[in-house]
Amino acid sequence: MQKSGSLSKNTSLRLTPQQSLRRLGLCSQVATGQHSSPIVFPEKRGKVKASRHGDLSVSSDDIKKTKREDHRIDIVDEQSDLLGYEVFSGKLILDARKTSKNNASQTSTENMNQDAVDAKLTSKAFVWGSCVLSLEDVISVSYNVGVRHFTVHTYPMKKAPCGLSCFMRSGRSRKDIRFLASNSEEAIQWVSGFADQQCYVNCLPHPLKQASDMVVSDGPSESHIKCKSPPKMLVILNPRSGRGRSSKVFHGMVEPIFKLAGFKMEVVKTTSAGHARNLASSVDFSTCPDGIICVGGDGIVNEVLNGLLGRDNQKEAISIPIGIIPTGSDNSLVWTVLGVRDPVSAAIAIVKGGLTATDVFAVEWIQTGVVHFGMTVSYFGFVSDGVGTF
Ligand SMILES: Nc1ncnc2c1ncn2[C@@H]1O[C@H](COP(=O)(O)OP(=O)(O)OP(=O)(O)O)[C@@H](O)[C@H]1O
Repeated sequence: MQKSGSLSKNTSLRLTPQQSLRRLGLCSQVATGQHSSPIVFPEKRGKVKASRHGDLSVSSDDIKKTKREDHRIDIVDEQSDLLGYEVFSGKLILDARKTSKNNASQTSTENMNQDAVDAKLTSKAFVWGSCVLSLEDVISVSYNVGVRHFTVHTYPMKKAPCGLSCFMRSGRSRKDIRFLASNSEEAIQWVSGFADQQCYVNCLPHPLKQASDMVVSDGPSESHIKCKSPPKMLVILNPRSGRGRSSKVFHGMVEPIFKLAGFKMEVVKTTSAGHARNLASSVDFSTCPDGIICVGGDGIVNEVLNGLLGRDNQKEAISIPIGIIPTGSDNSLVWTVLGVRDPVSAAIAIVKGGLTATDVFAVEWIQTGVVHFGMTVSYFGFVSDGVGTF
């Protein structure tokens, strides 16, 4: 087969350490020097329009049309390219047999034959043939060192049936897409390109080595691919939130995404009101340097906020990112800050990293001097708990 891979000169456009930190969700006040308030969330970023319209595949006409519209709207940035800069290009074969067929984009892969097509990886998208996949939808890549094939794990948006898009909520579902490169060296270059774009790479030993402990010595090793290290998180889950559905939602829909992204997680389920606050006020940050993920409603987030801000080492505490998986009956914070309200989109936002600073207010009780922190609203009077701050 023709050797066709080409590493673009733009590959040297690596992320600066600060950019990498932001993408990995490691950003802190110290790292970026731009956050004025303690609590940070995955930021809402611009999306590649092609895949946001629902389907995994977009025809090149659509791309041109979208590009024209993009340029028409954004006249300030005339040089902007919808697909970003090129990272790697070459020929790939879509392995339709091993590609999962579980969503609306099925037809786009069924139509593909086993011929090699032109493919390219850019800083914003992965393009093969007439298909465009936004990197925002890519969770990770799996690769067995020394083989020709690699699998891209994605969560693209499902397309609502024609005419019903304004009535139905579109969702995301998993789709694994397997590709064959011309040879193992090229496969490694593709996979390294994904790693450069901050996609987690699940690098596994050669299949023969896996199966029989055989020594496969001549090929490349895992160390050829510079993967980002797996983030370490503490997950605090309120099993009572969302009328008791949060554990099911977390284990069924969210945990598989985090595992696919290589997260190392400790999951703690709260046993009573105040438990999350105690955890946040006493946790050793070296066990969760990449953040605390709250699974529940606004109440559990508020407990974590107050636990962190009540610590003696407050300065260090405010640099710990808080992620939110909305499974409660009231999830106004994540909706206001991120514009998402379903657990899968929130999980993907956490995986993709980025941070959003939010303001925090403090309410001081005159009689006792006790300070309570909040981010959305503070009630006083005859509400369910008498007094509430969220
Ligand atoms: N295991 C638990 N048992 C009882 N209450 C708990 C438990 N864990 C946390 N809580 C309390 O439950 C409150 C509400 O939790 P959360 O906001 O996560 O869920 P929710 O479904 O949105 O709740 P609500 O129905 O009150 O809106 C929190 O403020 C917290 O103090």
